[in-house]
Amino acid sequence: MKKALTIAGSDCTGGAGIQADLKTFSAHGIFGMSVITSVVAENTARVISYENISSNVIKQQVDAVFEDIIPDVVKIGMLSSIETMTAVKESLQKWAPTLVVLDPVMFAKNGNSLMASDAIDTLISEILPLSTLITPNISEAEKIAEMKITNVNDMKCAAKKIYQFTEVPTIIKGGYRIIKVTDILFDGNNFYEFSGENIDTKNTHGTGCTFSSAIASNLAVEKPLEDAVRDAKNYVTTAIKHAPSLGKGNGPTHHFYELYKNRIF
Ligand SMILES: Nc1ncnc2c1ncn2[C@@H]1O[C@H](COP(=O)(O)OP(=O)(O)OP(=O)(O)O)[C@@H](O)[C@H]1O
Ligand SMILES: Cc1ncc(CO)c(N)n1
Repeated sequence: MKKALTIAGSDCTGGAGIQADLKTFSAHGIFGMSVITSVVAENTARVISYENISSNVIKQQVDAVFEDIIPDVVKIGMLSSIETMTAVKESLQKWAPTLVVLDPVMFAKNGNSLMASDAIDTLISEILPLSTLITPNISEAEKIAEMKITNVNDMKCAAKKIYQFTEVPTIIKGGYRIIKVTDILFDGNNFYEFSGENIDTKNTHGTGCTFSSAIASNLAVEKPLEDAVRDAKNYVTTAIKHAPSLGKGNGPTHHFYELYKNRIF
């Protein structure tokens, strides 16, 4: 059985963060493990507060995982402070995982901030270069590439710009934003466009976490990058389409639709 580790924040309502990551790994038949960076009191409508786990405990969690069960892939989500990023950087340098999918989480779907504004430079200089794939949404890509994105050409330009200073393939998620559901991957040589069905729904809490964990799961079973992204895109589209409609805001998706679609409850 392949193994995946998520290093991310905890969403107590279960739709995003480590909870979404672990559900996604499980739905792909991957053994999931988690290092919690921050405990977030959040729901589908708002972020109430969050508290970061200390650098020591983050590093010890990573040590505990790697000295015992070496993951085939690492997925990184919420890193909210410079201290957290430094701890994760040191852990990555110590254990040198071969596959690292980085979702540079800055905001929740409802717009609440999950990353301190002074941490962006550290994210760019210390964490991005240690990744094998970066998965920003439009607003995250705008901040990292320092440019405005209003169309697919801008997405391509930003993905290339991020590649130029990191040498890391980047997929920019169009999401529900200006470009609807077109995601653009630049792998250093070519652009790949992934378009999916545009689902008219507010149930998109944790779609970014789900998408990046699905890519990580597919990379863990050695799918080539383009196939890993295409299959992840299909997975997240299905999860959004069959969302259980929970909560008062942007509800969570259905991570296990394919597994349970024929089951009569
Ligand atoms: N309404 C939708 N219909 C179909 N696909 C969608 C929709 N919204 C998002 N997606 C897809 O979900 C994936 C995740 O993109 P999204 O832009 O939502 O990430 P995100 O903003 O990082 O999410 P979050 O921060 O809530 O975890 C992308 O492949 C995107 O195209
Ligand atoms: C813990 C956590 N990570 C990531 C996101 C982004 O979806 C969220 N809402 N919560």
